[in-house]
Amino acid sequence: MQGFLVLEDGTVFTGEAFGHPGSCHGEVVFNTSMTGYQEILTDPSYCGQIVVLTYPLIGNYGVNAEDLESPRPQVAGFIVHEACSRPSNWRATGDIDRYLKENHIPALQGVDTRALTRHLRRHGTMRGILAVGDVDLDELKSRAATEPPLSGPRLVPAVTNKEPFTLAGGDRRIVLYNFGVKENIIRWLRRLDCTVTVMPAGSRAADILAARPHGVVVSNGPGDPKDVPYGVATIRELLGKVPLMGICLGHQLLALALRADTYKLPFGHRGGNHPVKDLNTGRVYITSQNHGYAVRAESLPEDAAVTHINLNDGTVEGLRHRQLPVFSVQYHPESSPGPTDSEYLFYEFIEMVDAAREREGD
Ligand SMILES: NC(=O)CC[C@H](N)C(=O)O
Repeated sequence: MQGFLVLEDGTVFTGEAFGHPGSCHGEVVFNTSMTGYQEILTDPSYCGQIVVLTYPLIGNYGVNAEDLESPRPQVAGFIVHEACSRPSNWRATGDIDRYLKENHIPALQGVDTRALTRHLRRHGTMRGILAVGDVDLDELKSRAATEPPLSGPRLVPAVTNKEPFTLAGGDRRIVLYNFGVKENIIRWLRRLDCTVTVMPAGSRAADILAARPHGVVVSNGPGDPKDVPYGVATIRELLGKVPLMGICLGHQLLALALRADTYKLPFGHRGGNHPVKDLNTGRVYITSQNHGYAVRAESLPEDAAVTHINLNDGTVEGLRHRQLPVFSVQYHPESSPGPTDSEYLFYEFIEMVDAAREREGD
């Protein structure tokens, strides 16, 4: 069955439908990772987005029950050049077509993903409608331009947990402040002897402090950080009371809590090979990234230092508070998918937490 991606500027890309035979609406973004499609599909930060993968063959190692960053695919829609129908891998328990069907995710293959990516790079990410079968393209074009996407303020509530829960791990007590966390962040914390209490995005500072955490990790998540003012207010209240680490959306929320500003990038950073420079050591790390917003360097207050920058476009990739045990990164130390160069940041967080515990004689 034929399928179409209709962008809000009226451009149409044609392909063959696979996955769920339905339509969807979302912000169309591209990711240049060469592997890790299942982690990308299940990353809650993609909630409300139609994800285009630039790597030409997707699904060749199938799907399994382990490479999940949340229990189900979170993307609104999925676009690839070729979806492999006969995967081969000892871990595979199924194929991508069936996986997307079971999870009601519409997808297209046979799309000129190179032309589509170049279009988004030139004109910026934009909204689009993915539709299959016998469609009226003129009607879709006007809908793509006018119909509002899933509204930003509804994204985080769609992916956070409703009630707090605790996962045993060890003697350090860490609160994971959850805006749509990738599982591998929690796996890392538990591996480093942390008992992790996962608290909903709507939690207040008093709720979080009542768990008597030794440290708080503010998670990644979907949408515009300015659509989560309650998270910013909570983080502002936590500053100075507990060591904090922010990852991606968590980094942006932390910057807003410090009264800095964020803005939308033209086409975002999504991939597994973004070069990031540590300004302290001069060392360059190859990082895993997935974000469409960034922190405005000039807006940072005196007591926040930029620690990392992106070497492709010079944007802020990391922050540290000059007095408080607080730091954050715009990229993904948990990788999944992508390079693992930045895992050391979890160890730095643990050191920061342990130093604070020692100071307080805990
Ligand atoms: N992975 C994330 O946490 C993404 C953060 C935010 N939604 C952005 O696109 O910039």
